[in-house]
Amino acid sequence: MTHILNIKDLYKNFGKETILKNINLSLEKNTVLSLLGSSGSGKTTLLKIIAGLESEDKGELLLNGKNLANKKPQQRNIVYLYQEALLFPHLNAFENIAFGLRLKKVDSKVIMEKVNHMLEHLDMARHAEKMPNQLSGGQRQRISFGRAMVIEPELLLLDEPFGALDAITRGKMQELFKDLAHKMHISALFVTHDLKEAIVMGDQIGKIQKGQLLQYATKKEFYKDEFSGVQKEIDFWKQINNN
Ligand SMILES: Nc1ncnc2c1ncn2[C@@H]1O[C@H](COP(=O)(O)OP(=O)(O)OP(=O)(O)O)[C@@H](O)[C@H]1O
Repeated sequence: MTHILNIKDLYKNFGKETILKNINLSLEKNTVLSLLGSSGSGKTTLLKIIAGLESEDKGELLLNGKNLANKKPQQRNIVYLYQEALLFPHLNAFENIAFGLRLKKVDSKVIMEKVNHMLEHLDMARHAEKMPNQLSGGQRQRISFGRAMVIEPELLLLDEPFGALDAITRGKMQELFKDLAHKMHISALFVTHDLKEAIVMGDQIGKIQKGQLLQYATKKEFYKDEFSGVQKEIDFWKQINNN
């Protein structure tokens, strides 16, 4: 089995507080792992450690079999995308998406094609010329999502990326992500508080609780765990149906 990401025996403390302990994780290629966990459980800390924005106290991280130790964030080919991700204020929507491709010195014709394609996907083509301060919050979020996806990173770390969107836009973004993840063979960790979103987005599901990570073998295993709340949800709808 080919793993894009392997984490072995990872620990992280902040002062006297143990945030993560004995974390082991394997993510197969072309797979999305949804990560659940209550507020403050360490989800963001784990993503930041993988991205190289925070350092681990102990443990090993391998991307495609290669050790990430001492690799700077920009050398990791990993993109970390969070809810309030900032766009470059002096670049319009098109150029914000194009930014990573320009850095990589991709041919300008190819950039044109890729960015226009992405803008279409995001339903943002007619806003391509707008500067970030002329876009709505949801539109900015879509552009930063496009900026992350267009460079086809080896691993995408998504930290509540659709959290601030209304239900309809959120649903559309979930579909778009699933579609692009499939087409572009994306591997991703997807942090969310939303049970349904975790189920829809993830090929697999994991949870962080008391500093430890549990990766469910199958989604069914997850549904069986009382933590998931799935049974409660089913009971709720059954009860409504019976009234
Ligand atoms: N730089 C820091 N210094 C000290 N403590 C920190 C730091 N960053 C995070 N923490 C603490 O680590 C714990 C985990 O935080 P983290 O942001 O990883 O949680 P989370 O699971 O992403 O939460 P949420 O769902 O609320 O976003 C929290 O108790 C937080 O206060």
